[in-house]
Amino acid sequence: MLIYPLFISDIEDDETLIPSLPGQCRRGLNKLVPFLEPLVRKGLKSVMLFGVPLQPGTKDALGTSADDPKGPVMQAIGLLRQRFPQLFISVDVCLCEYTSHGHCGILRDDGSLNNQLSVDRISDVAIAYAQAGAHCVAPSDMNDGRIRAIKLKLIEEGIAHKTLLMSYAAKFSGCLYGPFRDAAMSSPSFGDRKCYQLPPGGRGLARRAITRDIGEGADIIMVKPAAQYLDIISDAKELGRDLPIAAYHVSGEYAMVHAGAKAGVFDLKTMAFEVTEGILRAGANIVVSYFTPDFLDWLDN
Ligand SMILES: NCc1[nH]cc(CCC(=O)O)c1CC(=O)O
Ligand SMILES: [Zn+2]
Ligand SMILES: [Zn+2]
Repeated sequence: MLIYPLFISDIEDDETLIPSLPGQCRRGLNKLVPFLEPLVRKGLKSVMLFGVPLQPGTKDALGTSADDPKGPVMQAIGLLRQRFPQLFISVDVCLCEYTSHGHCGILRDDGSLNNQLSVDRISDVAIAYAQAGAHCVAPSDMNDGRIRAIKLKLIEEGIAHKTLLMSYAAKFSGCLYGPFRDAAMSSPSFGDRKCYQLPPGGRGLARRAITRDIGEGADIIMVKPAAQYLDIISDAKELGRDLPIAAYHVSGEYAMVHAGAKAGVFDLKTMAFEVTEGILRAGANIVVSYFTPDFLDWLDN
């Protein structure tokens, strides 16, 4: 039930700790297998890949490098499929890591998202990941209509039967993605994501987005962040009664647990269990969590 997020950079020997995301690293392809080997041995079943282009000149207005066959994510999919045949590989699909402006799509001249161009591009990227061997593609961009576009292309390419489509359906804007953006170098260069992510008070909007994405062909519905949105997880469970529900315990939530423990407010492990159990109790079947390696140890004991 746990998915472990991994940041993969385009510097092969990279292994850089991310200060705002305690204990988590950005890694190049050469460091990936040695890092994962012991975790897979301990029972790691599933990962979620995020690409981090660091080489100069790899970002542009269209996010061209997102599906570069020589890029870190495309390469990592092949490598992990080959080295860990039992590992379930999901891949985050978005453009913000690859665009020069850091937004989750292609922009018009006025700086707003061009929905049609963005959806065309993002669905092409999703298909490239699926064809490279990803078991699951997870669009996190929030452009309207991308679930339908990806599903139709998967069907057209004849790979819909072997590719899960996990929608970040209810993704709220807020201040909990900061450490992730440090890790992925994906902060927008101007403005914010409030025009395409949901406002924290928007329960009705979240329910509509969930219903819409189920209708467009999502196989898994995700709610993100998790612990402040337990009502939304429970809504997703009700609206998507026949679908697995995922919740992303995001970077800022993880960092908060670490900060609280460090300040002596509570014990790290006890809180990691308490918050994750809360997320499961609300109705999640799947939790994307930076605590996954810790749980592999803790649950063993
Ligand atoms: N669209 C990119 C993306 N995919 C997952 C996360 C956040 C994950 C986390 O904070 O751990 C983000 C950041 C964002 O939307 O700015
Ligand atoms: Zn994005
Ligand atoms: Zn994303």
